[in-house]
Amino acid sequence: MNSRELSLVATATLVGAFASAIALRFFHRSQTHPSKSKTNPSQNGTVSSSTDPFDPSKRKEYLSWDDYFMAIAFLSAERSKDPNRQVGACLVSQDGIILGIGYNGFPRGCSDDKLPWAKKSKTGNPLDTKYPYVCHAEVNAILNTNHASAAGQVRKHQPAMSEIHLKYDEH
Ligand SMILES: Nc1ccn([C@H]2C[C@H](O)[C@@H](COP(=O)(O)O)O2)c(=O)n1
Repeated sequence: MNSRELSLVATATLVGAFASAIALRFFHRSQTHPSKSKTNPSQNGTVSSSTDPFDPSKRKEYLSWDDYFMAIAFLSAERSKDPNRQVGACLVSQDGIILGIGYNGFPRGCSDDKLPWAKKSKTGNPLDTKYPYVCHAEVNAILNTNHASAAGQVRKHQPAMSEIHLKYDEH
């Protein structure tokens, strides 16, 4: 195993551990505070709490910003059609505004069913693999941004990505 493969395995392990930590945290919270995290079946996605209606203090068990953005990235990864690796990305400005989200997949307009998802080609032709076609989750997050809001942010904080962004701007 070369150093690139080693670092990929290490990254995948870290991401897996982080996902498990978030899942465990949600699970633990719903076990320890069953009355505070009831999903109301009549309102999809809403959570109701039974607290003292006269208590003026704010709720304490709310999600941190990091967990919130990471959870959005993990949810986005679930949309990926890649059978080997599902990656999600959530692009956030320095002041905590979501600029774009994405997952690894073929470019818009290219059929998920017609292009290959293989990692290796039986004939040795790289065009029979996914690699020439698939867009990384981070790139899709940039391509999915609202350009007006992303313009300054991407250039300022992600020099490597800004090149891609600028190229995309030109088209
Ligand atoms: N930063 C990254 C790295 C990889 N991806 C995607 C691109 C492919 O769909 C997949 C890698 O496939 P593998 O070689 O592990 O079979 O992960 C990405 O979106 N962002």
